[in-house]
Parts: sequence; C-alpha cells; structure tokens
Amino acid sequence: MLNKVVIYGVGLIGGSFARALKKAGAARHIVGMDRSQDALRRALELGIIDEVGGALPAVLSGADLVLLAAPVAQTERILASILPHLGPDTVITDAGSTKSDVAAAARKALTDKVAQFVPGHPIAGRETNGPEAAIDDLYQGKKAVLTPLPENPAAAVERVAAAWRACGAIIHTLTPEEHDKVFAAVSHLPHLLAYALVDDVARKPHADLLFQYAASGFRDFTRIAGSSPEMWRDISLANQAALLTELDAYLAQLTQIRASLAAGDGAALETTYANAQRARRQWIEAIETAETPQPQDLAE
Ligand SMILES: NC(=O)c1ccc[n+]([C@@H]2O[C@H](COP(=O)([O-])OP(=O)(O)OC[C@H]3O[C@@H](n4cnc5c(N)ncnc54)[C@H](O)[C@@H]3O)[C@@H](O)[C@H]2O)c1
Ligand SMILES: O=C(O)C(=O)C[C@]1(C(=O)O)C=C[C@@H](O)C=C1
Repeated sequence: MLNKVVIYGVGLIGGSFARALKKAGAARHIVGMDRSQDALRRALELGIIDEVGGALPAVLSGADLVLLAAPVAQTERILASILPHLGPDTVITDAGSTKSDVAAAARKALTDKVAQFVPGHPIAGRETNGPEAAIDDLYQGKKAVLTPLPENPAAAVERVAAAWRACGAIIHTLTPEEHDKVFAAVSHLPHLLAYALVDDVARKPHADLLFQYAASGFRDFTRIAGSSPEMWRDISLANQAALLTELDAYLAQLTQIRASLAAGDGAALETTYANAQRARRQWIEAIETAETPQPQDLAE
C-alpha cells in the first residue's frame, strides 16, 4: 500500500494509473499536478485524484511514489523543480514512450539523486487524451517496461514494479537503448505513417470527397492519428535516430513494393501480402494468449 502518490500529468496515462491504483486499494492518497488547471479540476471532479497539488514542499512531503505522465520533453523541467524538495524515501518514475532521452534528462536534472528515478513505460494506451479518457483497466494484462538505471537500488525498482502490478500490468525489463529501438519499429513509426497518410489525404483538393467514402479500412489504419500531436512531436524528436532507421527501412520496402506494382508483378505483391498476413496472425494469437487471464490467474 502506497500512502501518498503524486502524479504529474493527470491525463490518459496518469489518470488511468491513479484509477487503477485506487481500484486495487493500492494507494491511500493521490495528489495531481498539471500545467492545465482544467485538467486538474476535471480529475478532481471525476474522483481520479484526491487533491490538487499546491506548493511543492507540501506536495512532495511524505510521497512514496511520484509518476511523471506528461509529454517526454517536459521531463527535465519537472524533475528540476522536484529536486530541491525531494526527500530520501521518495521514488520517482515516469510513463514516457521513450527512455534514452528520459534517462539522460533525469541524470541532468537530478544529478546525485538520480538513483531515486526508475524509468518506465506502460505498453498500453489509446488515441484519446485528458482526464476524461482515463480508465481503471487500461493496464490490465498489458506490459509495463522498466529500464532501470545502474544506480537504482533494488527496493526502488520493486516499488515501481509493485505499483504497475497493482494496476494489472506484467513487468518486463529492457535497457533504454533496446526499448527505444523496439518502440521505434512497432509504435513510433506506425504513428508517423498514420499522421502522414491522413495529412496527405486532407491536403488533396478533393479531400472532402475522399473522406466521404473513407470507411473502416481507413479508420483502422489511421485511428492513432487521432493522438496528441504534442506528445508525438516529442516522441519523434526524442527517438529521432532509431525512428529514422526504421523510416529508411520502410521507405526501402515501399520502393520495392512500388517496383513490383509498376512491373505488374502480382506474384511479388502476393508474396509480401501473404507474409505480412501470416506474421500478423501469429502476432495476434500470441498477444491474445498472453493477455487472456489463465484459470490459475483467476483463482488468485
Ligand atoms: N497515449 C498513449 O497511448 C501513451 C501510452 C504510453 C505512454 N504514454 C506516455 O505517457 C505520457 C502522457 O501521455 P497521455 O496520453 O496521458 O497524454 P495526455 O495529454 O492525456 O496527458 C498529459 C498531461 O500532462 C500535462 N502536462 C503537460 N506538461 C506538463 C508539465 N510540465 N507539468 C505537469 N503536467 C503537464 C497535460 O496538461 C496533460 O494533462 C507521455 O509521455 C506519453 O509519451 C502515452
Ligand atoms: O493504442 C494506442 O492508441 C497507442 O498508440 C498505444 C501505444 C502504441 O501501441 O503505440 C502508444 C504509445 C505508447 O507509448 C504505448 C502504446
């Protein structure tokens, strides 16, 4: 049981963390901090937080856990503001979608107290944002990746892991570099592509006609282009090198597919499509198995 949790950013991710901890009875008192007074007011009205944070010494006093759930470019600024008031028993973590930049920001801002910061990332989300979007089962059966720093004491890592487990998440551990390469390929690139496609269609002179007939295929492919532009700007820039690597590989694949299409090479197109269909089926089956509670889990 955590006595006091402070959440910076009471939107989808921070708000869902608060809701899940409360549902599990794992946090006694949750304080919200946000640059938006509207978000704080709504989070309080919705019962996501117990208190809107005021002056920092009081907010941080007695806090067991602080979660940063703001866009990743805010990390250094928020941690620098926390540092003068950070007691020795408080552990800080984050939910940012990139980890090398966050680890670097933490080192810069927290200097000799960096051991109290355990970087993390819940692998769950939606395209909606703000406190209204927060739900208590967002993390149920989903992964939470921790990328601990060499300085982190085991007890600090365990406090963060236990909080995510209380939210229903399954803990995985990666290095920040491994994390950023993986998510460049399977999260950051897909978002870039979805934004690019919708922007491309929207700029065409006959966009209205196109959108009139766009149906479920377009909707599924572009759902994530409904996500926060600020958040995805920050993620793209924070993971620039790995994202460029994945984008270049994808451009090469598109060039290959373009050549097959231009040559009328149906066999080559079908081979690519069939390989993708097979890989996607296997992936969906594996995910569904991993996320479906097994009888022994339900008995616990
Ligand atoms: N949306 C997703 O699917 C998803 C999934 C996993 C991780 N994340 C990460 O979680 C973080 C939050 O994303 P979200 O989807 O909850 O966004 P969100 O827009 O719903 O919430 C972010 C909140 O942070 C606040 N904020 C911004 N700057 C701040 C600052 N300096 N101090 C305090 N509050 C500040 C905003 O006002 C907003 O209320 C991001 O770092 C994102 O990369 C998002
Ligand atoms: O489902 C969505 O809308 C998401 O974008 C979630 C998603 C992703 O799968 O790419 C987005 C960002 C994260 O950091 C983790 C999860």
